[in-house]
Amino acid sequence: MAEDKISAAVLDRLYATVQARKGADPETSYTAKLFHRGTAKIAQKVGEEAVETVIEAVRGDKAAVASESADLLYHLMVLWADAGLEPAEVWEKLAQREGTSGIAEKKARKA
Ligand SMILES: N=c1c2ncn([C@@H]3O[C@H](COP(=O)(O)OP(=O)(O)OP(=O)(O)O)[C@@H](O)[C@H]3O)c2ncn1[C@@H]1O[C@H](COP(=O)(O)O)[C@@H](O)[C@H]1O
Repeated sequence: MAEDKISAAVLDRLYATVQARKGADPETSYTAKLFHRGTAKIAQKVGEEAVETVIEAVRGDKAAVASESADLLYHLMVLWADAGLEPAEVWEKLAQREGTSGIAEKKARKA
């Protein structure tokens, strides 16, 4: 689907930008500032943005959910880059799960 391709392209471009900010000036780049502050700070930001996203979902504010989700995805990309994880490795996990029901997968884990 064309829409899927556009979405994936945005994330891949964002990841490339995030990677390119490694070693940039923390005074002029927020991403570089996060890398400079380290893994624990990056992880904390991902947690904060996740909480803000779920709060807006419970409030039922769709526009705010979109905005907080964008913040969450950006910070998750920074976490992946900090961990040395390429988006393709995550896309591969999702692709492997295609067609497997979450219910069936959980049952198989318990067996
Ligand atoms: N997508 C984003 C993006 N989403 C959110 N943010 C920033 O994330 C920050 C979140 O705000 P908060 O108030 O939660 O954070 P804070 O108060 O600064 O941090 P703490 O006090 O919590 O430590 C804001 O400064 C936002 O501008 C982003 N910053 C950058 N990007 C992308 O990254 C690219 C590179 O940005 P720079 O690294 O700044 O050049 C940009 O062109 C964008 O494409």
